[in-house]
Amino acid sequence: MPIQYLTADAVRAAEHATGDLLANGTLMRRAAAGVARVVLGELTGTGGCYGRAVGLVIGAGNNGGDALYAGAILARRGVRCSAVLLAPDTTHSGGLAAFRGAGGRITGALPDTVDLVIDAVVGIGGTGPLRPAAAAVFAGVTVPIVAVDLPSGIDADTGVVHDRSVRAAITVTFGAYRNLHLLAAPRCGRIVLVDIGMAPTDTPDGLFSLTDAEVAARWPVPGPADDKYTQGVVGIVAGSQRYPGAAILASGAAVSATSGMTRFVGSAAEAVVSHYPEVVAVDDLADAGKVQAWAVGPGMGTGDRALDILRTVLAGDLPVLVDADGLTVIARDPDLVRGRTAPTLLTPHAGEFARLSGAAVGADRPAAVRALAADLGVTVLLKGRITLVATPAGRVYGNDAGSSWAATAGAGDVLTGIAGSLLAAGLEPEIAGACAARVHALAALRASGGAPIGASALLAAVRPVIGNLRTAHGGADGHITTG
Ligand SMILES: NC(=O)C1=CN([C@@H]2O[C@H](COP(=O)(O)OP(=O)(O)OC[C@H]3O[C@@H](n4cnc5c(N)ncnc54)[C@H](O)[C@@H]3O)[C@@H](O)[C@H]2O)[C@@H](O)CC1
Ligand SMILES: [K+]
Repeated sequence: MPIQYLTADAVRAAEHATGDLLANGTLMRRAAAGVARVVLGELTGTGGCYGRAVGLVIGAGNNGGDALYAGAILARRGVRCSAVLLAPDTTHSGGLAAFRGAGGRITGALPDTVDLVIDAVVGIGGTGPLRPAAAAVFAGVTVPIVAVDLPSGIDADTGVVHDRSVRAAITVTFGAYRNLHLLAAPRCGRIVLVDIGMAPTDTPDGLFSLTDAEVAARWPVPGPADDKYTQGVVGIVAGSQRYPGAAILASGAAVSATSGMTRFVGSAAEAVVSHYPEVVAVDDLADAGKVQAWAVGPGMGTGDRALDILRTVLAGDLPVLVDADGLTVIARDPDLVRGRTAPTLLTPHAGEFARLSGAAVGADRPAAVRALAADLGVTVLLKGRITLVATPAGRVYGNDAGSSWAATAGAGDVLTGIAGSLLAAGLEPEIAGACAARVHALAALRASGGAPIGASALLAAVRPVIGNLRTAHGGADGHITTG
């Protein structure tokens, strides 16, 4: 099952569906117990709990209530707890009484020496940045911050990180992940999901991410009856004689991603074959031979020839991926793809997205990518640190790259080759896009090892990453029976 991320409204609906558990405070007690468990684990791992000092920053709502009940548990374990109340008149009364009753102290500011700070300014009820008074409390905090539900100052639904916001070492959330846990993952630190006994309903048009196990399970591998054709032949249209780089990278990525056949069309045919002799490369589309999917666009130019190729390919009934220059051509004439019934995947970066949609992506990335996918009636993959893939029906798959090393020239060409070969193997465009983004991100991490990389290094890491994924998730290959 993909991991689902909920909007604040969906979280509230799921909480309300628990009835008594919400009304009688059971959910909050469970949430608090989860926060306390995580904090105790952190303190234990760094020298023990007794006598350690924890600061709590408490806002006006139930998020503060969670932390105060957690503070009461910590205080009973001998942790010295000090709480700063940002809204003393509206602090959660039950939580405050429990905190005081367990020996927790109320202070005007965080003590000079604390071992850990709990951020309970706001949870899913928060809007906008941290207020200046809250930001002042966090200024100068250098110890790890454990965020209750979410790092305050980050929008729960859009993941927008406001200027004044918390950067958490750990985020403890309850019952289900919220959108921001994917969309603003780099600010959440390690995310711990605590079971509080609420069951979110599945929303088909929600936000999801694929686990590594799912990516491994869906990755096309040849079966006993397969040959080079049955696994899907991808046709790459990219690059030019003068600029062969995109052609070589996209073709190489297609060769690396699946063991089906790769065809190439373009004036860089000779250069492609010199790097990858297994590619069947021709200059003209008319000579290309049969493919099961096309991946068109990187470095192909934006002139009449590109338009002709796109017209021909998009008029057919095969799956098509369009990237880079191909997107620039489509932006001039969106009817080339609008309403196309065969699987279609557009893979813009933010600039290409703006050209296609007529407006910048804006703060609400899921909404923007959903709107473009719905408008054109095709699947759209918006590149970025958090890649989002939206279907026309509004389902979105996200992938946090875990690093930004893939922000390098040519990395997009590699993604095109990977996703194109997955389309040729028959994966649905959103799954092809999400799986490709995941392997691409893992390849960047593996290639980098902490140092800058170019796209060639990323490409070289694609195969070992696929191998590791499959081995780690039960996809190891069989053996040869002898004798
Ligand atoms: N309802 C429940 O029983 C449960 C709620 N839970 C917790 O409750 C949270 C939601 O509680 P609430 O709905 O009370 O909302 P929050 O506690 O997230 O915050 C709402 C309050 O903060 C104020 N506020 C909004 N933005 C602000 C900002 N930028 N700076 C300062 N104050 C701001 C609002 O005026 C409001 O008073 C969840 O995130 C979760 O932590 C959990 O305990 C699970 C169970
Ligand atoms: K918080």
